[in-house]
Amino acid sequence: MTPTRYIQRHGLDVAEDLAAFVETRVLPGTGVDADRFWSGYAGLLADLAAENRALLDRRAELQGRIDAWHKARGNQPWDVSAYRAFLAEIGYLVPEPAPFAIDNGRIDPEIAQVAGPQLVVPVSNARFALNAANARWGSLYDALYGSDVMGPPPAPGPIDPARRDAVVARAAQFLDETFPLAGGSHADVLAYRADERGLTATLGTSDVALRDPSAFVGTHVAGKDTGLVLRHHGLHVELVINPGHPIGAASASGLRDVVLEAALTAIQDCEDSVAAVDAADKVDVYANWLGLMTGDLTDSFEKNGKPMTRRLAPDRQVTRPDGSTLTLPGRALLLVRNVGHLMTTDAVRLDGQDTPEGLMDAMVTVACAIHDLRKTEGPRNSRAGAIYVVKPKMHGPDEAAFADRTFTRVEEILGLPANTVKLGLMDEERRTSANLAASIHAIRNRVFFINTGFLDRTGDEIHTAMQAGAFAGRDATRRSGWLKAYEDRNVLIGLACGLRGRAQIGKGMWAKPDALAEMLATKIAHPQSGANTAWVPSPTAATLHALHYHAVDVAARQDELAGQPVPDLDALLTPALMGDTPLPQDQILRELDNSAQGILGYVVRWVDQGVGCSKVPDIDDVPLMEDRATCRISAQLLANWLEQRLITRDQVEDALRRMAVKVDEQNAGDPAYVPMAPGFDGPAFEAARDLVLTGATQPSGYTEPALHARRRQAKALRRA
Ligand SMILES: CC(=O)SCCNC(=O)CCNC(=O)[C@H](O)C(C)(C)COP(=O)(O)OP(=O)(O)OC[C@H]1O[C@@H](n2cnc3c(N)ncnc32)[C@H](O)[C@@H]1OP(=O)(O)O
Ligand SMILES: O=CC(=O)O
Ligand SMILES: [Mg+2]
Repeated sequence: MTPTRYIQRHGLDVAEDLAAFVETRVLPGTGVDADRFWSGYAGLLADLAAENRALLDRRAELQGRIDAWHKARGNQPWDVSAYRAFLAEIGYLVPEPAPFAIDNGRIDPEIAQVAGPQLVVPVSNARFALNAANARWGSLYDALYGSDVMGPPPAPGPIDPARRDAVVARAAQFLDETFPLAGGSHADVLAYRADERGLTATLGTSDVALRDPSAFVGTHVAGKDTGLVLRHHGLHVELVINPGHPIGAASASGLRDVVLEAALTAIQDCEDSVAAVDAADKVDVYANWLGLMTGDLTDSFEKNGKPMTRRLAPDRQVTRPDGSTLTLPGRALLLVRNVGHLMTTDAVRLDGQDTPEGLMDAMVTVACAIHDLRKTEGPRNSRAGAIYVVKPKMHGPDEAAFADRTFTRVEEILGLPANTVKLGLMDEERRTSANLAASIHAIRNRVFFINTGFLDRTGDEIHTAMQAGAFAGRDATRRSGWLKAYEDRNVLIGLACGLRGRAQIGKGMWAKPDALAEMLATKIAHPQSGANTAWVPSPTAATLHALHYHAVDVAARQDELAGQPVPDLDALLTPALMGDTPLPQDQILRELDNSAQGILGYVVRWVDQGVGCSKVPDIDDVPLMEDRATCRISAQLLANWLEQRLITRDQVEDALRRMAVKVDEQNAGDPAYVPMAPGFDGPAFEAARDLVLTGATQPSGYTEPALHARRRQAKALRRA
């Protein structure tokens, strides 16, 4: 790793790359000069860095007391009342605030009004980041044809006519369900016609209108395509007519595609899906976010043997039946996920000490977004003039209040009106879930979402109860009562705090990126639960998940749920322990191998190649999305089993070595890959060992400290 060179700015030691990036690329055009930026940043650190540290100390103190409580109780039966009383006594549980409604100012409709998918993407990957922004619109034909929804994914090569016909029939079924004709089926339409009276379909010898004629919005012409734009539940759908196109030619109506408004919002992630460990990495991450905010980001690459350049998609101009023009956004509304309060960075140092990375993210990502707010021409990201920051891994209301104060300061420094920055609260640590209303209250003037990040939440579940006993395995932990209580409480508390019509109540990630038939069958549960958004890992998944928001009227569902009693804390606070029915030994060993494989498969790309999110096969060869949160779960489960003597250190070491051989085999086709076997002594393998063997004592069971240290080591080794 190149040693960081620093320059002085208002008492701060700032990495040269970062200073140059901020001063030459971020600030010009924002109305903020370098003096103001760095002096403000220095003041922010002087006032808030110690407070940040104190919040982390408080986490450690509470965890220490919880560990001691469990140890002192030994084998006594689980007593949730005693546990609750103890948590209240130590200040882990705080009093509920009096009833209140959030007041978050101007919010874009993609968040406040329309329910739809939320795509997440590592912002470090420009090709993916641009693709995510453009995933606002997705081809239903492509999503059905290319995924496993219509059977095993197709082999590359010419179109299979039988599969094509099945796709066309499935899309027609969606149209019949969503935009029924006054008579007949979309499958039998011979021609569609749009004029000043609306949309008509010809079936046989008669013309029929839509059953709800007001669903027709207008016409969008692009090249040889004529798009007939419809709207349902606030989401647009375009019937793309082009009889000259090979697919259009195969259908009497010339329908060549059904394009769905899909990723209404996309989170550009600086956190768990990226590997950014030093100033150079952080600048790369910030540069892509800056390009998305200026609108200039491009990426050139080769795809299917052809060079291509990807850039942000333009808006869509739709001509209404009365001749007026409607502009529909071409891109997802972009949100940026900052890192949490835990890590420090050496990119900015104060008094010889590293400083909180979250404070750097706050300053730099918000400064980048000023470019969007100041645009006078071209497409804007936020038409409401807001900047959307997702804040992860906060533990309870004090930490949320700290984030609120941080962004107030950032707004003052950068000359932004108060509460320009909106905050997305990841409900993914147990202290936040257990004090959710108070946490929302702490950011009530800027909260734009609450989201159940159930992956981190599962990791924190295990870590918090590390000394309570052995957890009942991965699936059992997910199936148990705490998870349902957590998910239900999140929706009902969100509704009680007035999020309906003002903010998102979001659900978590679909973590099997290739199992989209299963996603289509099951993820409808998210809108049915009253959530107006849920996470998807890819544009294809976004397009398919969009179908769920046509099938479910989320606003009506929220009306039904509002006022229902919130499940009480007992279920939330009862950990999924094995108790008197231990898992059979063969299952324990299988879970050990599975977790070891997942950790190694993820970590080896993180540490050796700097890839923060990967598709890694599990022990049954099902590809899973692995990021730092899923890695946290695997590491915490094994750490818990080690701590509770269900498995031994030798068994862990043995599993890691055997699975490293398997992971090496899985990556054999990657020329950049460095095998872990037979030495088992490289930084990637050591990172996996660290994660498991020190998992019980890592702060909140987070993976960041071990991963960052080993990635920095790998970079230094490469340089040496
Ligand atoms: C717990 C949490 O915090 S969850 C949030 C963090 N997780 C994420 O952000 C998941 C994001 N998803 C991803 O990173 C990827 O989809 C992975 C790693 C899961 C799979 O990646 P790959 O194996 O490369 O995907 P695959 O080969 O199937 O598809 C690649 C294509 O899909 C696109 N793609 C895949 N994921 C995304 C995405 N999230 N956004 C935009 N485009 C994407 C790529 O651009 C590429 O298309 P292109 O060739 O036209 O550029
Ligand atoms: O960030 C999301 C999660 O599930 O963790
Ligand atoms: Mg998370």
